[in-house]
Amino acid sequence: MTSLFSSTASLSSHYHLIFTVLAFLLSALIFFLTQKTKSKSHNLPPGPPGWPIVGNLFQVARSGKQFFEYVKEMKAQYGSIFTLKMGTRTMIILTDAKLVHEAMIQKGAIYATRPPENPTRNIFSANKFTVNAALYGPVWKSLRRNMVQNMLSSTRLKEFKSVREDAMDKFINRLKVNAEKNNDVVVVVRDARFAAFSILVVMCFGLEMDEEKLERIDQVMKNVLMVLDPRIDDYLPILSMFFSKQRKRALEVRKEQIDFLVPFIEQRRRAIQNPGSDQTAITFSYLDTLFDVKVHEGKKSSPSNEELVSLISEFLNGGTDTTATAVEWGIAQLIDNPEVQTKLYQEINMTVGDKKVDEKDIEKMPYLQAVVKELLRKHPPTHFVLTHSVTEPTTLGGYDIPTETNVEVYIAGISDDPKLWSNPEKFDPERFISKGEDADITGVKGVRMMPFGVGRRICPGLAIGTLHISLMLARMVQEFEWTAYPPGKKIDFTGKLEFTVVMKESLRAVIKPRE
Ligand code: HEM
Repeated sequence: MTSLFSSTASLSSHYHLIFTVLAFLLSALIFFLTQKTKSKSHNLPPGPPGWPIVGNLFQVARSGKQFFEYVKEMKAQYGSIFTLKMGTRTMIILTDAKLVHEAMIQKGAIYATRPPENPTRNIFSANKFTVNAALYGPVWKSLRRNMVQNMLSSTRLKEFKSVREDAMDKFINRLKVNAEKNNDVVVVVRDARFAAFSILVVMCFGLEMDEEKLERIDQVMKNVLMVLDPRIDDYLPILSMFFSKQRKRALEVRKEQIDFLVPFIEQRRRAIQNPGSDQTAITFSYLDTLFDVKVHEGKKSSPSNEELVSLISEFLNGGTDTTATAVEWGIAQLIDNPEVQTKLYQEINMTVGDKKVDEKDIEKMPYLQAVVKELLRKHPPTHFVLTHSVTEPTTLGGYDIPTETNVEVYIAGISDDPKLWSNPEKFDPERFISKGEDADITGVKGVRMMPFGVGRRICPGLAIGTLHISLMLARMVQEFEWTAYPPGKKIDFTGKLEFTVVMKESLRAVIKPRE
């Protein structure tokens, strides 16, 4: 499921009616028209029987369940691999660690591409000129190599240490100010989101920005995510004639995104052409690596401004909601398990004493690392990897996997699998310390949990994402004691699909400064 950069999963409820009526009429018509040209049949994995043309769209939309809940139910019925026909798209869903290892690691190159996308998403990815959207091939290789080596390598990450420190101080201050205004209550995901975002903005543009500018950029990004929300015509392109208003809106938002971001790109360009001329400029940024990134032979020129907008937007989007979501679930668990919070606080105290937690301290805090790992196991921010597709027809588990089908990996169904984990429902960081359970998060040696995906398309932000989550949690627990709001309330751990799977009820918590 394209859950990170565009969640095709949620079919918003107000579409149900129009969808039901139109789909019914059209399906009958098209079914008869297409009988003669029916494509050769494949031995696809089993799945719930669906209607002609619309396939299982009805069942999913009318189940009243969120897509990830629906898939969980189907997993119980169909097991490790099954098919959902979503209109013209065929989704093959993998829910089993061994099959995922076979596909994404052993046959990694075959499963490393992306399926065709709808026109709106192609506009925002500058025609697949981003790491996440590019097909498996030279463009993807060049862009990914640039991001990983020139921006996210461990040496590069160290260069942005002061950016993180500054953002963490501001984050703690923001929590204090918001708590003062609201009777000691804070909305965790909101402030965590802003902190993650503000680090990534500085890394992208290489420019220090005030809160007002950050908020504006954030708003533009949110507008983008909104128009990328799934629509019925993604699955039934024949209905696209009913969505001209939405297409127009998408073009407006793209223009707004370009008009708003290009001036920052130009400012950075000027700053590196005239060193010392811009007081807000820092020494290095993602843009610097992109201005003259060497992309495959077919493309001679440097990326256009539109392409740069798409590339920096994916960097900002990829690491903002994912990180904030993890922090929200993490704090919820620390409130629900006060003994874990106390133990974490004790470890922080013993390791750093009166100083502020520094990122170097994280290596010396095994319990913090276990807490972070356990929260990524129990609450992977996205329940699916981005949609994969195969470069050539292949087979898996005895079934055909044709090209252009959507191959989805159900991350959450792996890390809560009782065959792989003891007591998977329990939030228990100790499992990684005294109880001898472990997991290679890259999946190379075997898949047991995969919050960042595995294989060739594994998230390039794995290290920085984990660092941000660890730093935020450590500073939050060092500065404050976290309890439920209203006091004594049992936390509701139901998830809700937005861009990531967030808490259905955004976590509000009471914070008390530590003595
Ligand atoms: C907790 C934080 C994060 C989580 C849980 C996360 C998760 C994921 C997942 C599940 C995928 C899909 C992998 C696949 O398609 O198989 C992905 C891909 C990606 N992520 Fe992240 N991510 C996080 C942070 C970041 C950050 C900080 C960045 C950038 C700075 C980033 C950039 C990307 C990109 C560019 C891709 C596409 C990779 C490709 O297609 O080759 N992510 N991420």
